[in-house]
Amino acid sequence: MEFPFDVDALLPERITVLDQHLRPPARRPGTTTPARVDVQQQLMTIVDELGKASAKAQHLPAPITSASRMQSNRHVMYVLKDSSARPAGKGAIIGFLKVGYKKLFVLDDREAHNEVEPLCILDFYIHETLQRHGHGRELFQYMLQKERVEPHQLAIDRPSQKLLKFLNKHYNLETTVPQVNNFVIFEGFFAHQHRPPAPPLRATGHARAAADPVPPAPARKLPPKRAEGDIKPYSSSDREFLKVAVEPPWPLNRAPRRATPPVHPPRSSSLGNSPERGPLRPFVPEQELLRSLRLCPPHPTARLLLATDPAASPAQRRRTRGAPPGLVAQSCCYSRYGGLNSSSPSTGNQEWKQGEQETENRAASQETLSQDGSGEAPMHTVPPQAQAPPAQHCTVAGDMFNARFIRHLQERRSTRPW
Ligand SMILES: CC(=O)SCCNC(=O)CCNC(=O)[C@H](O)C(C)(C)COP(=O)(O)OP(=O)(O)OC[C@H]1O[C@@H](n2cnc3c(N)ncnc32)[C@H](O)[C@@H]1OP(=O)(O)O
Repeated sequence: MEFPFDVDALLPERITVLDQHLRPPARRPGTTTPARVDVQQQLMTIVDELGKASAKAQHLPAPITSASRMQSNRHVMYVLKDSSARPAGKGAIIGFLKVGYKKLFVLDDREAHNEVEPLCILDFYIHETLQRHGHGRELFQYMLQKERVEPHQLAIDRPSQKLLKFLNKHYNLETTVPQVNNFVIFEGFFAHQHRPPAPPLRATGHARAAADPVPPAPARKLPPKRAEGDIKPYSSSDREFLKVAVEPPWPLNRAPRRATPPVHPPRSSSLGNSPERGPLRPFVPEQELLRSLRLCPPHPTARLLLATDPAASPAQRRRTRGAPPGLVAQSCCYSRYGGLNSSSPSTGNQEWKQGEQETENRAASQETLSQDGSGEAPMHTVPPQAQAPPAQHCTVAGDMFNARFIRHLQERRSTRPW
């Protein structure tokens, strides 16, 4: 891969190690030194172009390696250049390997959860014209030495078939430990862990850590401990951002019944739960979510809880009176038609009673709106067939009940993982 600037001069060593600072390496004595900002720009260009090429080679919808992602993560990139004699040329880049430590929840062979922070292979690419020439192995070997890890201690973020073959050929890594996330680990990953006798119940990493003074196998230099809020309850893959959208929690994820079965066949591979590089789950459109939520009647327990909920007391409600109308609108209905909403902040306690009436009004108003020639199509309309029969009456009060009920439940959950 060639560039319009002198790669050979920019990267004096055959393998250059880049971190989040994207610091230009020291240049050979005697070479002219361009402005530092230019050099960094050139480095960023190399990283961006390599990321694009890798994404293309892996059929990813977007690069997972770029200068900006490098700068915002503690990843390390090993860049291999072509050091063959090129007197007239400016050098070329052969490929790169990106690694980084990640906090993961992995299953061991007894299917117990373990919280570990192994070195992960995040992205790996050798130029198409130079694959199967041993360059990948050269880069990988260099990384293993620099990072002082053994191949079986690594976690691999959604490896491609080529990479799996590569690991098998050069490092005899074959048997995987099935996972429920996108990472692949191999037999031996837990080899250095001191394992207490199997507990009667499935142990979590936290429980094990308390009983086990020996840290997990893949030794690492831990960065300063992050705030609890930063730790995600799942194993976050670098490729996660390739998802179009994140599915909201229950009950917002209640999709309308589908006429056709899901497109994706069940996963079947010799890797057990190893990842696929196919498209990810479709996201339920916001409008459909809102529609299904409107149709959801208030839970009887919600009514019961609300009777004792201080937030539902008149005093609490009164607090919203002084709030800006927008806030009140957010808290009590889903309508985007502020002007049509009969439940204004000044109505106070009446807002609950008006809920049912309001829904009917809103349906009618929306119809009017869409016909009144105002030019704006309604954003959230309830189709005629969705106007529920009395038994399932869809009400704003129902929405409020449900929303409060959910909030109530969340506030009482003592074991949030994040
Ligand atoms: C976490 C991730 O990064 S997953 C993404 C991994 N990257 C990719 O799939 C991008 C496309 N592939 C590549 O860039 C390269 O093939 C790499 C990085 C996987 C390997 O680099 P190479 O320089 O080709 O590896 P190297 O020459 O050292 O080793 C060759 C071995 O790798 C495997 N391999 C490499 N290319 C292929 C291929 N096209 N088909 C099957 N196996 C392959 C084989 O085991 C091969 O041995 P063989 O030729 O005897 O069959």
